[in-house]
Amino acid sequence: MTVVHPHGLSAPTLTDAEIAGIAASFVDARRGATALADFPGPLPADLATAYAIQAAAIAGWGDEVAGWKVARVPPALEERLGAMRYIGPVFARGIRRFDGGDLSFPVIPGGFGAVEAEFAVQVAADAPADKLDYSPAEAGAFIGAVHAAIEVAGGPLAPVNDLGPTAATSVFGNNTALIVGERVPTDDEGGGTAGADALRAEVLIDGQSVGVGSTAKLPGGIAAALAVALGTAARVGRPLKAGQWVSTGALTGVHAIAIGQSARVCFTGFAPMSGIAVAAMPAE
Ligand SMILES: C=C/C=C(\O)C(=O)O
Repeated sequence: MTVVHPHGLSAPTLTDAEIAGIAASFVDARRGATALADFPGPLPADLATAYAIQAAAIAGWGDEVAGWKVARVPPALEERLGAMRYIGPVFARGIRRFDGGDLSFPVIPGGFGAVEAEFAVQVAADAPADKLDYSPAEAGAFIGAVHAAIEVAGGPLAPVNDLGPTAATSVFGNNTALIVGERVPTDDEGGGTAGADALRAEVLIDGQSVGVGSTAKLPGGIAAALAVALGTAARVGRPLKAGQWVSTGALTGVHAIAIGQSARVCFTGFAPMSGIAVAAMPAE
C-alpha cells in the first residue's frame, strides 16, 4: 500500500510500514464487510499520523472522493490533538440522494454503525491547493447550497468511539455513507446559512427520540465546519472541488444503530427521512 506524508501536516510518528499495514487492514475489512475487534496496529497518538493512514487507505480503496465528513474532537482531547474537528472521506459510491422512499443504512456486522442528522454543503467552487487555512467568513464563499442530510457513520472498527479521534480519522474518518436530503431555502439561493440555522433536527431510533438539536451544536456554525474541511483537505493534498459535499457535523449527537433497527431523521418542515440498518455487503 502506498504511503504518502500529507505535505500540510507534521511528519507521522509511525513508520511507513506500520501506516501501510494499518491502512491495508482497514481496506480489507471494509471490502469484505468484516469487523475488526481492535485497532490493527499501534494507535496513532496524533492526527497527522491518522491522516497519513487515512490517505493510504483512500488510495487503496479505489473510489472517487466526492466529499468529506467533518466531526468533532471531544472537548477534553482538543488541546492534546490541537484540533476541534477532524475530517474523513465520503466516497462517490457512498453518496445517495433522498427521494422520499425508504432508506437503508449499511452497518458492518460486529463493527460500528450510527446515524447523524447533519447539514451537507455543496461546494460552490474549486479551492486553491496552496491555501491551508480558512476563516469561517472565507469558507462562506464556498457554500453553494445547504441540504438536510444524514451521515451514516461507522465502519469495521468496533471500538472506534472508545479509541477516539485518531482511530476514527484513520479508519476512513468513521464514515460509511452520506444521504443528501432536501435543499434548505435561503433568501438569495446562494451561500447563506440563516435558513439552516433556523431549523431543528430530531433523530428517532425504533420510534424513540434519541436527540434534538440544531446548528447551535456546531461550534462556529456551518461555515466554521466547512473552513476545517477546506483547510484540512488541502493539507492532505485533496483540495475541495466544486460540486463535492461536506457534511458539517452531528446536530443531535452520534446515534448508534444496530442491524434491524429503524431510524427516522426529521428536520422542521421537511419530509422525514426514514430507513432500516442493514448488514453491509462485501464490496465487488
Ligand atoms: C462518529 C462520527 C462523529 C461525527 O460525525 C461528528 O462528531 O459529527
